[in-house]
Amino acid sequence: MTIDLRAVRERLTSPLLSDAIEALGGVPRCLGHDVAPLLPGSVVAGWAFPVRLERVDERPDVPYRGLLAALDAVGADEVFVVPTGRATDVAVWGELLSTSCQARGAAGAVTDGLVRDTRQVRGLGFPVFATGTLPLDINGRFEVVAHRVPAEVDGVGIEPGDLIFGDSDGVLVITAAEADTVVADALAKADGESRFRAAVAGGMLPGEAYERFGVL
Ligand SMILES: O=C([O-])CC(=O)C(=O)O
Ligand SMILES: [Mg+2]
Repeated sequence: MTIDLRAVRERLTSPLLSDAIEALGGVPRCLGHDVAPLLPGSVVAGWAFPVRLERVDERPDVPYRGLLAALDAVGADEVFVVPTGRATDVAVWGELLSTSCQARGAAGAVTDGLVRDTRQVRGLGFPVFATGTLPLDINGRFEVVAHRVPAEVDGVGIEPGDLIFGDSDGVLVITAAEADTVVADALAKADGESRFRAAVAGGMLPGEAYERFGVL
């Protein structure tokens, strides 16, 4: 099966995916609960494009070199992942980065750190997930030293090409190997939940609906 990301964005939620992973005997791999969408209600779904950051304590002679190389390289349906080790002294994302990614068809950006230009980013409708905001620029604080490389965010290992799914309930990382099955099962659970929802809204007792449709 090839994953239809549009269907994933429209029909799935992080709880549906989490339940599908657990039903398969897996352990959902979730970023910290405070990694949240800048624009409430936005959804990110796409293939992980993690970068690696290194701390610097002064402005380099050539600013933004690795960051610009990563922005040039990101592709359609990729999710730009910025692991900061929970840095709270710098914004690692903003409006121009969002515009660059959006123009290249990227699916969104996810970081355990902070972002800026929030009003403009919200206006773009580009899904950005972060833990907070700060006006301070990345230049002179972090350098991007590699892109499309394995990363770790909040103890969750992320390989390039893993499926990243985030919504207002949280951000999940699903390995490329398990993504097909998990998405298919989550879509099936979405159908079951629709039947449960319609039945109880129409007056069926929840106990009977659970017996019939087997989901909650
Ligand atoms: O310059 C940065 O690192 C972030 C920023 O302000 C933007 O993307 O507009
Ligand atoms: Mg800016």
